[in-house]
Order: sequence, then C-alpha cells, then structure tokens
Amino acid sequence: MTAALEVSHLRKSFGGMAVTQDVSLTVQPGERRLIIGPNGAGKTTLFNQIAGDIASDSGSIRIFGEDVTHLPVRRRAHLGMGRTYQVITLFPRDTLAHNVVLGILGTDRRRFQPLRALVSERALHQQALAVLDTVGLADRAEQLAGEISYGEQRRVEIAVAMAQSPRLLLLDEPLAGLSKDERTIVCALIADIPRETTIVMIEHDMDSALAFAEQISLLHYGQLIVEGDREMVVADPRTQEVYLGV
Ligand SMILES: Nc1ncnc2c1ncn2[C@@H]1O[C@H](COP(=O)(O)OP(=O)(O)OP(=O)(O)O)[C@@H](O)[C@H]1O
Repeated sequence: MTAALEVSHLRKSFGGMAVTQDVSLTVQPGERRLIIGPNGAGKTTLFNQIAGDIASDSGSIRIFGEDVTHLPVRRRAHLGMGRTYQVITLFPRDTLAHNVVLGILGTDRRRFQPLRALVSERALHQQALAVLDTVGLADRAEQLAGEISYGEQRRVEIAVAMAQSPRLLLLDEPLAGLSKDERTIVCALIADIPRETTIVMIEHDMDSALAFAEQISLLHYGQLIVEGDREMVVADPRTQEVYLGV
C-alpha cells in the first residue's frame, strides 16, 4: 500500500542549531498518528517542513507516493495536504463567513479567476455557511472571528481545513489553550473526521490526545526516539523518562 505520508531523513537547522535531525516516519492511509515531545523538541518545525512552510536542509517528503520535497505549499495543498496552525490564523476583525470563504479560496482555482469569483460569490457564501454548519456555527456566520471563544475559533479552523477535503490533515496542537469542555468538543470533532482523511496531530499534552492516537511518535531534541502503537509508546521507559519526566 502506498503510504499517505513518507518522510525520509529530514533535517533542518536554524543558525547552526539542529532542530530536526534525520527524521524518518511513515503514516499509512486512514491512520491517526500523534506526534508528542517536550517543548522545543522540533514538532512544529517538522510540520512546517512537511507542509512546505519552510524548506528542508536535506531529506525527502512524499504524500501518497508523490515527491513534494521541493513543491510550494499551494502545490502540496492541491495534492491533498491540509493543515492547521498552533496559533489561530483566523482574521479576528472579519466575519466567520468571510474567514471561511478565504480559507476555501486558499486552494480553490477560483482565487485566480477574479471575474468568475464575482459570479460565484453567492455560491461561496453558501458553501461557507455549509462549512460552518458542520461545526455548529452557521448561525454565528456574521459574527467577527475575534468575538467568538477560542474553542469555537479552533472548530472554525478545522472546518476550513476540512472544506478542502484533504487526504492528509496536519493538526498542530488543536487542543492547546482550550478549556476542558472545549477540548471535549474539539476531540469529538476530530474523531468524526472520516477515514478518507489521514490525520497527523501534534499535541504537547499527551493525556488530552490519547484517545485519538493509534500510533505515536515521540520526538526529542529533533529525533524520533520511540515509535509504535499507543500502549507500547506510553509504556516505553524512554517515554516515561523523557516526556513524562519521571
Ligand atoms: N524560524 C526559526 N528560527 C530559529 N529558531 C527556530 C525557528 N523555528 C523554531 N526554532 C527553534 O527550534 C526549536 C524547536 O522549535 P519547535 O517550535 O519546532 O518545537 P516544538 O516541539 O513544536 O515546541 P512546542 O511544543 O513548544 O511548540 C526551538 O528551540 C525553537 O526556538
């Protein structure tokens, strides 16, 4: 079976500091993979390399068999890669509906055809309402993004990423900063994503994401040091020592 994501010997240094070091990782289609590790382990840098937000020093990245190592973010998105960011990226002074429209246009060809975009503005708005409806926020469509709760903003971001029907979705700490109740809602939203979408998720707080994780990779000082199914990784003494600090 062709892997959904195949990362081979990936490296990145910033100013001589090695942040990811020879990272290799394979994620199968439909898999739910959790990437954990202490602060500064290199998790977000690895995501930025996979998504194309930063160039890698060496190594390669394939999604569904296609070598995307040197492709820009937009081309990777067209091949089915979607992502959310650790820091919320919605425009706070813009309405939810308009934020969703911008998200949809991010990978949509209509973005490059202004005349047709005008014609389809109404259709886009309807599409945005449908996207917001998937996360129970259609009735808040005309509210400013900055006026809704942090957990609701997270839901909108995930809905926008899903609106592009990604085959591979990268979620960077989607539970960070959420209250217990908000975490429950966002976890349920992620659990409902169909298996056609493979998910790789970074989460600093392992407990919050444990139910999601089928396979876990532990990153420490830029290296994957433990990898396997949930029970195995949690029980591994290196996880206990490095990550849980016991
Ligand atoms: N653009 C950059 N320039 C210089 N250093 C960077 C850059 N991006 C990340 N780093 C450094 O690389 C290291 C790893 O950062 P990264 O954000 O990837 O870690 P992380 O595992 O995601 O951490 P956290 O759990 O705190 O989000 C840190 O020491 C960080 O300061």
